[in-house]
Amino acid sequence: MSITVEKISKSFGSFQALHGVDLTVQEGELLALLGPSGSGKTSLLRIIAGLEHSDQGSISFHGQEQTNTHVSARNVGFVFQHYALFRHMTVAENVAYGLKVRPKKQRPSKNAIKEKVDELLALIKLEGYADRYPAQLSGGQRQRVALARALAVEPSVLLLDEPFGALDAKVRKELRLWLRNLHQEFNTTSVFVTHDQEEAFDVADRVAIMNEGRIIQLGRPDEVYHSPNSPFVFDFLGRVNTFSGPISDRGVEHGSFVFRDEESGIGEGQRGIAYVRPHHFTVTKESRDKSIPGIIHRLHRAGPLVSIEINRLDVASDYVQVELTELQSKSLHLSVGDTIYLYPEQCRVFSVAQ
Ligand SMILES: Nc1ncnc2c1ncn2[C@@H]1O[C@H](COP(=O)(O)OP(=O)(O)OP(=O)(O)O)[C@@H](O)[C@H]1O
Repeated sequence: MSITVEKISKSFGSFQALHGVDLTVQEGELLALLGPSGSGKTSLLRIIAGLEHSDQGSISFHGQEQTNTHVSARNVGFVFQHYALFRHMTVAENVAYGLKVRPKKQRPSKNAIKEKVDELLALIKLEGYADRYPAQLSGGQRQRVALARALAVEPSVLLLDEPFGALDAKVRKELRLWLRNLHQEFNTTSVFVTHDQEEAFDVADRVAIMNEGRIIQLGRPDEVYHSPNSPFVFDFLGRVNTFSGPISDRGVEHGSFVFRDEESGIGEGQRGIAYVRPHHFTVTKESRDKSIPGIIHRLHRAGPLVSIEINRLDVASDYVQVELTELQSKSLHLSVGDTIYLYPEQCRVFSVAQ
């Protein structure tokens, strides 16, 4: 079931939370809404669900207008950050709930419900937990039950709002992988809200990056990561060095170096900002033509990457952050105080208003 969001706007009092948002989620797709706090992710999800009304625009599922359809008639499954399991019901009763409350004519038989519950508990790897109560489960287990409960009614659309937000980092990682596998099994069109970039990129087929009530970029995780369309997306998706200056010779002039981006299309006379990720520099100990000279100020070796802070020699009090793999760093025998030369292998230039 595809989802089409057209020109959705929403204000809370005088504050406009969504500005004419357009979005299509393909049938069977898992799409992440990713953005900083307050960017409008939850508002958009709630409007898709029918839990909130938009001021303008429309929502359709598979071409069928849903804008004025009540939440209970949209056949939507939800999972929220704070496990909304019924505390007085066992795991099995929680999972069965949506089927049991159906009108008699549409309600499956007792046996069919039991079969469905068993099948879902096997899928979430909690077969032995049917008779436990939510208080007797870990946070990760409760979220798995919440997901099974949402899937039990075979929803047309599954909406997840920071479903792993309250869990610790290790459990979050496990559940991500597990959600991805579950999605492959069920193929329910799903929209997933998160402010965690790694989570969105790990799980989603496509990612919509939101800021201030608008979708700024939409694409596959690799497209969005490798070709950010704006300074906002560049900044939001991880650490980056920025260098601002006048444009000359199709690049940003900063210190002794011109940061070039053949695709930028911005011309002489303008000002620009060059964006370079820390791992997009090559580092040498021998001086090379057209490079940035610097002195290593700090080396941080925890983890698979070595993080290096370099004071530039050609621009006073300017520093650059570089990341190398442990192997690269070892083969260069780097230490604090060494003079090194940097060359940006990849760089994006955006114009700035003068
Ligand atoms: N019921 C409400 N009343 C007033 N303002 C609201 C209401 N719901 C949301 N907002 C405002 O709308 C903006 C968008 O909120 P929303 O919850 O959609 O953002 P979000 O991207 O999901 O943020 P977070 O990641 O923090 O959950 C915020 O500035 C928020 O304060």
